[in-house]
Amino acid sequence: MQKVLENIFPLQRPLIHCITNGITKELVANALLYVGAKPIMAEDQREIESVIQVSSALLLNIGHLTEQKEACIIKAAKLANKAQKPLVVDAVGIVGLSNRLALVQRLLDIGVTVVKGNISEMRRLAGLKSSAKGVDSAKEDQSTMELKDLAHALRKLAKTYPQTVFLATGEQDLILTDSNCFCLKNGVDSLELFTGTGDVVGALITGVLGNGIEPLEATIGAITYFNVCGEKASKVLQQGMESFRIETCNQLSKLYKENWQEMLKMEDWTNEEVR
Ligand SMILES: Nc1ncnc2c1ncn2[C@@H]1O[C@H](COP(=O)(O)OP(=O)(O)O)[C@@H](O)[C@H]1O
Ligand SMILES: Cc1ncsc1CCOP(=O)(O)O
Ligand SMILES: [Mg+2]
Repeated sequence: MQKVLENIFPLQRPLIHCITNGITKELVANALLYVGAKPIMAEDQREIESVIQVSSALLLNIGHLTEQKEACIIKAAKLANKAQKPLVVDAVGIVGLSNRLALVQRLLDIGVTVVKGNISEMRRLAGLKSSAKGVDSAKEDQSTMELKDLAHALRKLAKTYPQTVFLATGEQDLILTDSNCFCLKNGVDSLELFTGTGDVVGALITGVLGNGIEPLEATIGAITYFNVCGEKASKVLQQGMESFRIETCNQLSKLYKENWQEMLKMEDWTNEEVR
């Protein structure tokens, strides 16, 4: 797997169409630029068809919704499938909001290349209880036992949607397809402590997909690259969280010059027994 990750970054300027939330939009756009992609944030119904035609991949992040935006997201998903463009869905905030859960389920039925969320969000998608509130994960959802339950439940979902990769992020990240399950262990706790880290991961996955990399490798490569950026940035933590955020972003534009893929910490849980 390390060999595959070796040359993923920098990207070769794929145009990435982002329909995302206003809270982290600027961070997402810059993160894509830092790794060699070209973001375009466009969500007006009149223009999305033209943008999808010229883009390499589409990110749908449901962090901030209106009825109009939801209609645009559904239209964009259908158009991306018709144009055979990779499509990433970030299931932000589905734990306590049934309208958002229903939207992600509808998008899965339309066709999604990678669906992601934090562990609490992905528990909700998989039909498991979650005690999270808002858009952050609950610690209680992240024990090894709970992770194994989530892996089992997402594996079932992956069999229903064999063309989709499922990613649950947290202290440990789970990546599920209909035939594989991987547990990734890179990153640092502070990556939970500034807004937009999950959104950036979704954008990086979309950028790598837009560069023509297969979905499983794109998902593993993007989240590992981002998490190693966080590991490198932890050297400035004593200066405060804003310095950590800035340094994490600095690393996005520099890390590809190093052998970052050698830092990959990944376990194959494909044949793990589930309780
Ligand atoms: N405690 C942690 N230790 C290491 N990495 C973490 C931790 N929490 C989150 N991450 C990493 O930070 C990124 C965002 O994950 P998460 O915080 O779960 O998403 P969200 O921001 O959507 O809630 C992911 O790359 C994840 O691997
Ligand atoms: C705070 C907030 N509220 C709606 S979207 C958003 C940003 C969430 O970003 P992430 O999921 O990457 O933490
Ligand atoms: Mg998130």
